[in-house]
Amino acid sequence: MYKFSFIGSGNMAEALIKGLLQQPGMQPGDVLCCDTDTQRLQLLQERYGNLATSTAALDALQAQVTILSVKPPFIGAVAAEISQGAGPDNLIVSVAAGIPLSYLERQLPGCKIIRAMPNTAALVGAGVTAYTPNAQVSAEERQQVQEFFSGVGLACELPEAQLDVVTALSGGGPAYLCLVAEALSDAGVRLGLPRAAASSLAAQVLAGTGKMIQSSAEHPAVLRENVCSPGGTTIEGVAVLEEHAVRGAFMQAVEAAHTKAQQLGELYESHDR
Ligand SMILES: NC(=O)C1=CN([C@@H]2O[C@H](COP(=O)(O)OP(=O)(O)OC[C@H]3O[C@@H](n4cnc5c(N)ncnc54)[C@H](O)[C@@H]3O)[C@@H](O)[C@H]2O)C=CC1
Ligand SMILES: O=C(O)[C@@H]1CCC=N1
Repeated sequence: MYKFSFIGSGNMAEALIKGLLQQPGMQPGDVLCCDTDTQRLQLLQERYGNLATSTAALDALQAQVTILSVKPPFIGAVAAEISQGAGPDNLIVSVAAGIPLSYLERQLPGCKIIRAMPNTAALVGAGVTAYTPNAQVSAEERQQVQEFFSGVGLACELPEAQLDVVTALSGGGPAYLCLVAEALSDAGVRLGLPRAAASSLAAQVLAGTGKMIQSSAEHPAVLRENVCSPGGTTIEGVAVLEEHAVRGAFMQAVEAAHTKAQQLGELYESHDR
């Protein structure tokens, strides 16, 4: 019996696998990766050692926890494939954006199912995941899933109605902040810094500010004020960001992602496959 299996071994699965393998006691052989793309499976073995692999999704049921990590349009096909073997003993965790528990329950009747939304920062053990279990999941299994996701960052159980917001905010969050890192690095290069120096300064600013916000008792607004010296340099930069309505842009970005997650969900509420 594997500890974990993944159906769909792409970017999100890799982030979880890499984070998991950094935990004490976890061996590559504890993880089974299933994917239709054999080159992808080979690449993962080159990167992470002796992971078990398969091209047959059904094999993934030979694990204590099976993670569905294909893109949303493939969830129906994968569920149909494993529904022949899946039953009350299987604990299935879907990380697919927008796909409601009710749809998964229709495709995998009787299974213990958890809808979860992690993010790719799991790769470095600094992810964040919110999840909702269905009624079949026991308290002990909830704990198992809490331990799984908290092994790769923060994890919390939330009502399913909030998962589309989580998808938009923290699921997609690394993309928004990578864009900020890129923009800061480009700005440094534009002003003459070598690319390597500009990129490493930008990355450290994001990492350091994240740590500061998390560890400080102060509101982020106060931490920002602490950087803006009266008549100084930073307030000039902040004024430009405000003129470009950057706060509004971030809020609209999260709202647009939320709308898309909801639209995906509506599609699957009414579809059978
Ligand atoms: N990438 C991200 O930041 C996040 C992604 N997610 C969710 O994770 C899921 C996967 O996303 P990514 O990893 O980004 O996609 P990806 O495209 O990198 O990986 C998906 C993998 O599934 C494989 N696949 C396709 N059909 C298959 C089948 N029938 N059986 C087995 N494998 C199959 C593909 O070959 C590919 O390797 C999506 O549902 C997405 O909503 C959730 C949170 C964050
Ligand atoms: O963009 C997406 O659909 C997925 C879900 C959250 C992050 N990536």
